[in-house]
Amino acid sequence: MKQVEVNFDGLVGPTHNYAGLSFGNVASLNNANAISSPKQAAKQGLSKMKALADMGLVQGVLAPQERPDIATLRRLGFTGSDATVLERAAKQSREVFLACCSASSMWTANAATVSPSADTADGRVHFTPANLTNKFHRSLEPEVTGRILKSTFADDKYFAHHTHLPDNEHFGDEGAANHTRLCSDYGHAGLELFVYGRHAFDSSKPQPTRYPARQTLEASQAIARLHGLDDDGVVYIQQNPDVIDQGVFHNDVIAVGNQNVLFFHEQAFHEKQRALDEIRAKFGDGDLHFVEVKTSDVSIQDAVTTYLFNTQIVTLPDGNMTIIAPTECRDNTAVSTYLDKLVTQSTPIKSVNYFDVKQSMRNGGGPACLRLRVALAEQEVKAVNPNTLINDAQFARLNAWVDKHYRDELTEDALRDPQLLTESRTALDELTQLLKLGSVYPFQQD
Ligand SMILES: N=C(N)NCCC[C@H](NC(=O)CCC(=O)O)C(=O)O
Repeated sequence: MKQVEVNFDGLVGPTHNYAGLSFGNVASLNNANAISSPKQAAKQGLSKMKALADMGLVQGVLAPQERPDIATLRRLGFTGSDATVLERAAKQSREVFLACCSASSMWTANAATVSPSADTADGRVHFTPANLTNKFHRSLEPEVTGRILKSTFADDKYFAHHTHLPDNEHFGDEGAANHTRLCSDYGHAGLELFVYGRHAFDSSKPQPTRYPARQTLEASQAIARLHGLDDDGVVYIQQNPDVIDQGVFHNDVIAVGNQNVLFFHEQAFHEKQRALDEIRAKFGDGDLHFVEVKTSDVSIQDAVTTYLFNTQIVTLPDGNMTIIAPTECRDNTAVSTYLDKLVTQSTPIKSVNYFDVKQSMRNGGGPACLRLRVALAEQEVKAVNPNTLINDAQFARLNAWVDKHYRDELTEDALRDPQLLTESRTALDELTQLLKLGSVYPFQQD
């Protein structure tokens, strides 16, 4: 096996629900209070994982977080038995309660930023969990994310783990959702693109006015330092503040890269030409494809509702690239017309595969949000916890585990049910055994 890029998808947790928690994320707000199906959501995610494994790709899975998050509710002053803590929080502070029930760790593009060994000074794969400071419900994730990553990538000969950045908006970090890597081959030193929404320490620079910019330049620079990246291997690009104000809350809602292809909307970047020139200069001599989508072909609104750019571009074993798109792209005339044309042009992208991930889409998470990319050399793949890699047997086990533990439907009322807490912990306890993760959850450490 040569160097590969492994997608680690987030397994949807048993409390998946729609709580309208993400201001600036249009789908999350529009679907607030809709009835969710955790079982369907988890199965849609697993089907995508299985399909990519069946395409000949190495596919991994990352465990979800413990929710409801009783430890955080206690930290916020709710007391009593676990059931009483839940009941008091739901009664006294609905918003806090809902935030502590979110299954948002399913979007593992936001779990961490990852730099492959070919790019880093010490030749190890580097991981920094994202602090996700901009949204309270997401800011609860980094500590356990760090533990899950350490259990998945345990061997410190190959893997280096950093603590998440200081929990402050100045260092707001959303992980790989604002990070793309271009390279001629996964094993060669690549060019890491860090896209940020605002400058934390310079208010004279442009920033959105309606919706928040979640990622700062200063956070991106800190990650590049921590990972030991060379200045010649990094490009910082400001996201166009106007598109953030139209619902593009992460760069991966408007741009995605894979190997020598950068697929982006013409309005994605502030000072676009400067950014593209720097990318071209630093990429070097190799064949580089800028696939730029014009507003006349696909509007920002269509990009946001269909998640055309929240697609995964993956390289198949035959060397061709395919796009993993949500069915919303197929159902939108402008977008499907664009994609039908794209695969006939002279770029490495030769096909599109559509997947139903609607349960996730309704909270603003497309196929690319659901995965964390980790480019690995052969010996690094061997060092990954093998139980977290998807094959037929592990897929069947995980599906059966979902069938056994997950509810078909969840409403806000059901989230208050202490029985759901017991069910979730039972499920997660079994999952840590299935994936051999050890005790990563707070309830396992009491
Ligand atoms: N683009 C990427 N990479 N990730 C998508 C994350 C969606 C997530 N939605 C939520 O957290 C909604 C939860 C709710 O409303 O119930 C978010 O806004 O952070």
